[in-house]
Amino acid sequence: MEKDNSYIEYNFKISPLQPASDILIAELGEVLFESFVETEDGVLAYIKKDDWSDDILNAIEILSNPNFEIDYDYKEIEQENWNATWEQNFSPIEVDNKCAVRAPFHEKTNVEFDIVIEPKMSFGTGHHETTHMMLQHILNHDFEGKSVLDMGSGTGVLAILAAMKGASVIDAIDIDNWCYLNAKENVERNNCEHITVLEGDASLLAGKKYQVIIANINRNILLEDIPKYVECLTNDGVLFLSGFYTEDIEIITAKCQEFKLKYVSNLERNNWVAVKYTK
Ligand SMILES: C[S@@+](CC[C@H](N)C(=O)[O-])C[C@H]1O[C@@H](n2cnc3c(N)ncnc32)[C@H](O)[C@@H]1O
Repeated sequence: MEKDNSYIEYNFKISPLQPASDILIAELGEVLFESFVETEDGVLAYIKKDDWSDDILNAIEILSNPNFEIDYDYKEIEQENWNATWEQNFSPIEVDNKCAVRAPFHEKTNVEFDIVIEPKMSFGTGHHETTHMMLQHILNHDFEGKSVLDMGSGTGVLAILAAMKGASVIDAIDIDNWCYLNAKENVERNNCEHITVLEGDASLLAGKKYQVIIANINRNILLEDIPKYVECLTNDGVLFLSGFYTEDIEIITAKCQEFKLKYVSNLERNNWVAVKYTK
């Protein structure tokens, strides 16, 4: 049978927005939702029609909690609507007056690093706290001539900034086929010829060496993969990790210390953190 390429768009209205919106995104991510757009009063969430199952209703049930008010409706859409969706919901962001992340339909900005992303259904527009903080870490680090791994690259936004800051070899790896295709497009769009985009996970790292590793994924994947990252970090290497909450710094740092990494510093935004470690 031919695959149906249409999507279902869920429009969630949530109050209070945090932490309910993060919890909802995490739950929906587990049941094959592919993309999320944070709106002023909630979240737009997208799932392929073919991937829909009753599990989704269970995921939404998670939020039937007296502390949250949640309301939603949904409609079927065709993939061609992506640009219109982003145009309505995606405004450019600026990080520390030095880096902008915008879509092709936005006007060019005057900041030093003007990144153009067509996110479609990948994570990494800079709007999320973790992406924002990782962009800040990259802005504050010297990438000139460095070899870099961006693990869980999403749209490729972090790899693109590293490339713009002079990194000489960059591997951007994502497990998700959609992200892989999208990062390839964005890398080309930003003329970053030193970036190689790969589809896969930490099993691709055997025998590789990097001076800087950036990984914005989530607590559990990081806990599992930190040993593999350390294995391919050079002796003067630096590791930036994000995708977890402040309360998880201890467990992530303990795992890093088990593999002889030293905690350097962390950034924090709305209870999310991005931590820097060295060998
Ligand atoms: C939070 S997003 C980060 C995207 C982008 N790097 C950013 O900072 O905005 C995490 C990404 O990690 C990818 N991912 C999840 N598990 C992974 C794994 N085991 N190995 C590689 N990528 C993974 C997801 O597909 C997703 O694109």
